[in-house]
Amino acid sequence: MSSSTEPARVLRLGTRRSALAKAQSGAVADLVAKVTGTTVELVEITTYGDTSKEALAQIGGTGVFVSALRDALLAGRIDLAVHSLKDLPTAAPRGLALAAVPPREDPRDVLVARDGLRLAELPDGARVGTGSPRRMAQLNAWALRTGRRLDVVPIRGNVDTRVGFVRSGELDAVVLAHAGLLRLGRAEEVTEVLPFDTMLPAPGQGALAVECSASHADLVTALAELDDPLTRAAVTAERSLLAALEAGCSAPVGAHAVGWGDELPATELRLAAFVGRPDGAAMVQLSATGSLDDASALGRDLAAEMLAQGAAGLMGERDC
Ligand SMILES: NCc1[nH]cc(CCC(=O)O)c1CC(=O)O
Repeated sequence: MSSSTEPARVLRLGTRRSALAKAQSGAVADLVAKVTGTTVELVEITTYGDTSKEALAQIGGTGVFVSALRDALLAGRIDLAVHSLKDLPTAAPRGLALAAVPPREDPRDVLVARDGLRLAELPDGARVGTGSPRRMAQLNAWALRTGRRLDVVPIRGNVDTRVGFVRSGELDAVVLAHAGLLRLGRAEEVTEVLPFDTMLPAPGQGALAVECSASHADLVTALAELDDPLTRAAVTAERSLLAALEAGCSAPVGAHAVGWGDELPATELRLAAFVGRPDGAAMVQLSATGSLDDASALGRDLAAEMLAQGAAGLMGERDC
């Protein structure tokens, strides 16, 4: 009798309003609907990071994109949230579960330049926009290594705004995450996919995090189906390196882990990492291999080695 009067159970998925956030939330919502057999409704939430025009480092780093969604989860206004893993602070809040890390999109950064130009084809003194100290450090290091001159210009804004600086002629190029452009269906605007030896991505770049309340046991179990163990291990190594470096979220730290060795599925991970001064004149760049089952030890140990080689002095103040 009672079932006919009960409201249909709906899962509320909180999302930021940006085109990128909605694209990735929409894709995850479809997957969640499939594995739970439940309708998933998108709930838009505005974060301070979306409305403020200040530099990220000034307003507390990329964590500003995440905290409003986490507050909504903890208050029970939404059931799950999708974050870009690279924006997720390494400290996990009490009461929330990182229920799934779905298969990763391309983690690399790309160049979007005028006239189809690649990095090595930019003229001397070219104006290249990025607000990321990590990208700035590696662009400047590349210029010093190859004997070129780049004018790295600090910018911020969503994908449209940043690409707009190139379209308007204000900048010669910008550096963005490939994953963002792919998820927006804008892959054809990329003029070069930057190789890892030029540009190590941010820890977690290209991966998503699906969070829900740890007490919502059925949902935690259902979401586990969306988890990709290799992606989870890789981002665990990258994020444990970041945490052990005690770097802020906008610190000049690049890290990338991949499955390693001949076995399939992989039992080992290879982690490469970069810490550099934004002017590109000093850096520590190292890599190491370790067991996939102990990904956090791999990150922690490589961080310790980088700190022993002076990484802390390159990072500046901790900002979040
Ligand atoms: N810094 C903001 C941000 N956070 C996540 C992405 C998209 C890429 C991803 O999901 O890792 C971007 C855009 C960018 O860096 O160009």
